[in-house]
Order: sequence, then C-alpha cells, then structure tokens
Amino acid sequence: MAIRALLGAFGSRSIATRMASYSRSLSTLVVAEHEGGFVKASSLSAVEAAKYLGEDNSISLLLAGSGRSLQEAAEHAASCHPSISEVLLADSDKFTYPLAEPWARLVHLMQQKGSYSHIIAGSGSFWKNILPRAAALLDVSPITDIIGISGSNLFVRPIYAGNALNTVRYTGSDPCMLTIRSTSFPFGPVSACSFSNAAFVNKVDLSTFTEDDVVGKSKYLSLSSQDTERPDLGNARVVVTGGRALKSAENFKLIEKLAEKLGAAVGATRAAVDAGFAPNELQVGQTGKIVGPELYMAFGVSGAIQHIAGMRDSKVIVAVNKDADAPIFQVADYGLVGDLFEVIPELLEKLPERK
Ligand SMILES: Cc1cc2nc3c(=O)[nH]c(=O)nc-3n(C[C@H](O)[C@H](O)[C@H](O)COP(=O)(O)OP(=O)(O)OC[C@H]3O[C@@H](n4cnc5c(N)ncnc54)[C@H](O)[C@@H]3O)c2cc1C
Repeated sequence: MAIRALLGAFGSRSIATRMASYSRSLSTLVVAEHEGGFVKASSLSAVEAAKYLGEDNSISLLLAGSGRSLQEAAEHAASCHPSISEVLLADSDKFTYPLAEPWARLVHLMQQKGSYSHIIAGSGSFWKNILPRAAALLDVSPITDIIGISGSNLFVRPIYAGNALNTVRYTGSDPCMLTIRSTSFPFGPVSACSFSNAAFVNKVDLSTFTEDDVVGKSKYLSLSSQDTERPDLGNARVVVTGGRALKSAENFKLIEKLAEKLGAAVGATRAAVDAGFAPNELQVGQTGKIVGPELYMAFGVSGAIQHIAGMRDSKVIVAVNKDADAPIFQVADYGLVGDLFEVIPELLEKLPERK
C-alpha cells in the first residue's frame, strides 16, 4: 500500500493555507474541465492546490475536447492563473464527450510524455470517473478529496463523513495522483481573471493515440446540464437548501424562489432528493456535492452527519427548523426555531427584488 496513515487531528477550516511547503524538483499536470469556453473554477482550485506542493513547481494544465469552445478555453487558461506555465491542448473528436475510457488513456499518455511528479484534478464526478482508471493504467494509488497539503507528499483528507481528518504520506512512485476539494483551495472569479504573462499553449501530439484507446464499455448518449441561469452549486457564494420538511416538489419551489431572490444556488438533502422534491445533482452531503459558500441557508434540515459533511465548511450557516433540538443548530451560526412555511414567505416578502 502506497499510502500510510499517520495522524488525524487538524482543525477543519483553512488547513490548506496554514500548512507549510518544502521544495524539491516538481512538475505537476493539472487535468482540467472546461465549459462554454471557460476553465471550470474547480480546475483553477486544483492549480491553487498545486502551489502548495512546493516551490519551483512547474504547472501544466491539460485541456481536452474539440471545436471552438476548446480553443476559447485554452485562451482563458493561458491568462487566467499566474501559476500556469503551459497549457496543453488535446484537440480531437475522441474527447468531445466525457467518456472515461479515452480520457483515462489520455492521462496515461500525458504521463508517459511528461513524467510528472504529480497529477491533480478536482473532486467532481467527472474526474472521479476518470482518475482511478488512469491510476490503474499507471499502477499507482490515487489519494482523493484532499483538503490540505503540507509538501509534496503529505496530504490531509477527511474520513468518517468529515468527523475526523487523516494525514497521509504518499510513498509510491510518480506520479502522485490527487483529487482536491475545491472549497479548500478557493480561487477568485473565473470569468474576470486576466494576467499579462500568458502561458504557452501547446498542442498534444496524439499520433500514437489509436482507435483501440477509444474503445470502452461506456457509450455517449446525451448530456443534461443544470439550469445555467443559476450559479453552480459547487462554487456558489450563497446556497439555499431544503429538506424533507418541504413535503412536496410543489412546496420545494419556495426554496427555488428564495434562491432566485438571493442569486443563490439550490441545494437539497438526500431525503428531499429521494422523495423526488429535487433532482439528484442538487444533493449536498457525503454522497452529494461538497459546498463551502459564504452563506448556507438550511430550511427543514435536521443536520444528519452525512449532510453536515457536505456543508460544514460554509462561512456562515443559517438554519430554520421547528425543532429546537435539531442537530443542525450545533453547526449553525444563526438559528431560528420556526416553521419554514411561515419564515420563507415572510423572507420573500421582505427581501428586496434583485436588480
Ligand atoms: C451512507 C449514507 C449517505 C448519506 N448521504 C447523504 C448526503 O449526501 N446528504 C444528505 O443530506 N443526507 C445523506 N444521508 C441521509 C441522512 O442520514 C439523513 O437521512 C438526511 O440528511 C435527512 O434529511 P432531512 O434533514 O431533509 O430530513 P429529516 O432528517 O427528516 O429532517 C427534517 C427536519 O425538518 C424539520 N421540520 C419539519 N417540519 C418543519 C417545518 N414546517 N419547518 C421547519 N422545520 C421543519 C424537522 O424538525 C427535522 O429536523 C445519507 C445517509 C447514509 C446512510
């Protein structure tokens, strides 16, 4: 086993920024996601994380796909983060769709070409699908859900639904493959960033990438994307979450209306998702999305540990619950014992319209 558990007792907030780094010759490949011509915020968080691996870390960012949006994403990547030294562009219709098999082969190929010391990706479902396959091809053991980095081989990650933190030392061979929680390595507004020292953009030579590399068991059918009007749940500044107490999908629209008024993303507990009040991609928690907004508002949410695991890093937590003993109040900064069916309409009435 390449990973050795060492300790487990760090405070949970801002660990990434508190830990020191030490230097050694490093080169990191950040495997990135892009959408609509922009590199996703979670991938820029992976670049942020790479900075903590040590000084003199040369950071390359890999983008794959095809068409105009890939070219636009490459331009964005080249100027969006001062630590990126090179943007690598795998431009082929083999990567138009997010299928795990060809993408895992691509990561394998990139490692063969670049001999990176580290490969880093965000913790989202996209890379969760790909990275373990790439790690198997490279015969290394990945470390997932990193929230703190203290040098090139020492990482902190939550265990037991976030109730304990584990520090692990990577003792395997290169590359050390990591997925990071973007809430622990925040990077500023993605669309606005621009630096004068633009990174080089280099095309990846895919001549050795054969049809066999593309063949796999998965097949692309269609892509359903969330409502683009709303902020992305994983990166939103404000999240409004509803629980089972909403009782129906119709009532859950109260949460959506409040979110709209606040310019917030909508979240849901697993109980609300299982009951069909909200779609699966809105689930916050251990088996849903991990969020860390400035403001998290929970309505009719009991505060089960599996839910807390997904939102405990929020800066300010507001909870409204009928039951004064609900566990959610233990993590809330502001708590209101009350009926959400009275509180939300009152908030909707009193909050000013968004401009
Ligand atoms: C392996 C595993 C993984 C899991 N992963 C997740 C996960 O990722 N995310 C997640 O959320 N859960 C997860 N769960 C489920 C979790 O254990 C809880 O069952 C779930 O979070 C409860 O959701 P809830 O708070 O909406 O419902 P409940 O626990 O039923 O709580 C409803 C709350 O609403 C309050 N309430 C009722 N009526 C009103 C009202 N009118 N006004 C105000 N308050 C009211 C009640 O007092 C109560 O506290 C997981 C469970 C397991 C076993």
